Amino acid sequence: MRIRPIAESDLEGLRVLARETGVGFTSLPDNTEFLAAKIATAVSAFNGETPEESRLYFFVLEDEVEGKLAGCCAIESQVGREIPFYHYRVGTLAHSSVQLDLHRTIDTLFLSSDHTGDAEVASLFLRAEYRGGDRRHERNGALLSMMRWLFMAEFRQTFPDKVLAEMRGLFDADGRSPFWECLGSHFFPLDFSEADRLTGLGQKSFIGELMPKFPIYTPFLSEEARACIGQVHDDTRPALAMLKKEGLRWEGFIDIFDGGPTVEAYIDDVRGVRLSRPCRVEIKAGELEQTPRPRWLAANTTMADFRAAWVGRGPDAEGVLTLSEAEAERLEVSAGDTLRILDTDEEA
Ligand SMILES: NC(=[NH2+])NCCC[C@H](N)C(=O)O
Repeated sequence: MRIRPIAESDLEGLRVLARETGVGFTSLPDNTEFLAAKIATAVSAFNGETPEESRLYFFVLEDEVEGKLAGCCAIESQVGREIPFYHYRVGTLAHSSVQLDLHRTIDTLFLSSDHTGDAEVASLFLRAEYRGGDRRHERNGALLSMMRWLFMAEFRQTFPDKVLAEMRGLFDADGRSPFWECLGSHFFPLDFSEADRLTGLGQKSFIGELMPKFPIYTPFLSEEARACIGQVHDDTRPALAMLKKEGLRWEGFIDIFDGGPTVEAYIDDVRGVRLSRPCRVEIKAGELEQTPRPRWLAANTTMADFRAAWVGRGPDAEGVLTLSEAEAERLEVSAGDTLRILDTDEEA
């Protein structure tokens, strides 16, 4: 299993992923032209042909044995540069009357574009058959999530100060979003999936045009809608846990459609960015010792030919990492090259 930049030839594979993601997974609508355009955008980003502030780095997880795509993930270098990027910020308003000696605090949703210019980690999806399971499938989700910190550490100067991740919100058994039903649906004459699909396609000017401009007092929302604020979809729990372990936190920002939380951090504070480090590659023929479960994450240091994968062991005291021939081939490195490596078990 290895990570590489998406390529023109991945369109069919990406369509398979898009069909499997399901409701509320905004960034991968099942639309061939859109996916083809997304691939083209990503290819020019990796080739350095687009300005640093508007790059979409889209990665795929490749099953080298079966030649299939097992999953994907992405990094957006800066959100909200071309089209506004919206959240609700959950804030508190204090209402107080000295005369009556009454003091109330009321949660309020403020429309915000505070995250303009921040980087975003997004689009993490892993096909069901690659979750959990045997060694080949072990820790694929962690590989997809954490390789992004190695990439950001390696190309740190092309990213801003902060990074965020928008998590999929709560839906009921029929795939309906109580938050949307109670709020967005009054302003947009569309059902959730249609509104979500349009924003995923990048057609989001209707948000700015139709969204309520005034703060919303949460006691006016239904109980079901309030219960969605800052809560995630069950499938999103593992992804959220991994981001929290890296130091991303919920600072009160939620999705304007489904109420799902946005977590964020300063990039330099993210565990994987701080702890990853370069080491020199040596290659040895034959069987090498391996950690019993994937622990060391490695990435090469090129942008256009970026590769990341688990490796069987860490570097020695001199900072030299010995790879098997298969590992070196997987990461497309030769003896004497530099790899960036992260011990995913190291305490922050
Ligand atoms: N689940 C959604 N599609 N929400 C609407 C898009 C929100 C996103 N933060 C943006 O402004 O682009």
